[in-house]
Amino acid sequence: MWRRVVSLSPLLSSSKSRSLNQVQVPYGFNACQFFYTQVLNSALICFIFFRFIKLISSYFAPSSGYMAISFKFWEIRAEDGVSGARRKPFVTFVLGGPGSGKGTQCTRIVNTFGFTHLSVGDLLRKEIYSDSENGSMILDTIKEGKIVSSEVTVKLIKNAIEASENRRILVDGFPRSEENRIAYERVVGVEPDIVLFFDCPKEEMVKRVLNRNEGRIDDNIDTVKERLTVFSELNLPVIKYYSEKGKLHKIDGTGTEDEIFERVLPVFAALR
Ligand SMILES: Nc1ncnc2c1ncn2[C@@H]1O[C@H](COP(=O)(O)OP(=O)(O)O)[C@@H](O)[C@H]1O
Ligand SMILES: Nc1ccn([C@@H]2O[C@H](COP(=O)(O)OP(=O)(O)O)[C@@H](O)[C@H]2O)c(=O)n1
Ligand SMILES: [Mg+2]
Repeated sequence: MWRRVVSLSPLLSSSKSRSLNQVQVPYGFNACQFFYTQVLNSALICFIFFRFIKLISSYFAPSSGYMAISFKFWEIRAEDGVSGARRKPFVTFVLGGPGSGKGTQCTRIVNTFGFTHLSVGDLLRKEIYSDSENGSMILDTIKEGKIVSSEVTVKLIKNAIEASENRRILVDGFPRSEENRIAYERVVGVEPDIVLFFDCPKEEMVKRVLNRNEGRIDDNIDTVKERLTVFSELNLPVIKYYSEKGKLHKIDGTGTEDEIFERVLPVFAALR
């Protein structure tokens, strides 16, 4: 029995057990050696198995929510590992005109699929109130309904992604222009995994913004008109770009919040 086990496992045995193999092993029960080799073999098999799983998950996890959830254990190991390497996050850009429902639907995606929500508008507004050197420039730009320089915005997004423990991230309200998009790719070095676009008629967007009631300086008719012009001129080309790349999920943004979320669900469910 002992001989059979040893001779069947030359590849899996350690050098120690191989040297044991060369020694004349008597027939009969040698409990200590048997146990020693069995434990080593089992440990090696487990090690190889988990290395294999890890290898597979590292190939698929960046583009697959399912793998990211299933191999959460490995995901944590990858982030905290000796090399300190962090696994590439799964980034979803969320686009749409002002009032199209981006923030509202992001909250639901967070609650259902465990994403972290980075609202770029909120990051910029925080800068205004944190007395940063760019505060007054950001305030003026938002008031006018224009787009803040990518240099500022991309840095805020990059820092927020790096600070997040969560590897599933929604970037809401970005990129709003080709300049935004190109700057992000240059600085962060990767494209988003998917892009959601909430398509909503202008009149509906204006109605929602004017009823938003969050005390925002840009929720007034003049700024909204400008934002809609900026959206058509600068954001639509970005949407077209992602559509041509096959990354765009266009969602009908009309109807109730529940109805819209029903249309969002399959996008993320398909990733599981
Ligand atoms: N489907 C909807 N129908 C009516 N109002 C909505 C709907 N979705 C969102 N809203 C409301 O419209 C306003 C704008 O929504 P929000 O999510 O902030 O849009 P965005 O982030 O695209 O500007 C908010 O007051 C929100 O409560
Ligand atoms: N990528 C971005 C996002 C927002 N912003 C500024 O922030 C404002 C508010 O953005 P937001 O995403 O909170 O607005 P909503 O579309 O949610 O109404 C925009 O109108 C821009 O002035 C920007 O300059 N660049
Ligand atoms: Mg918003």
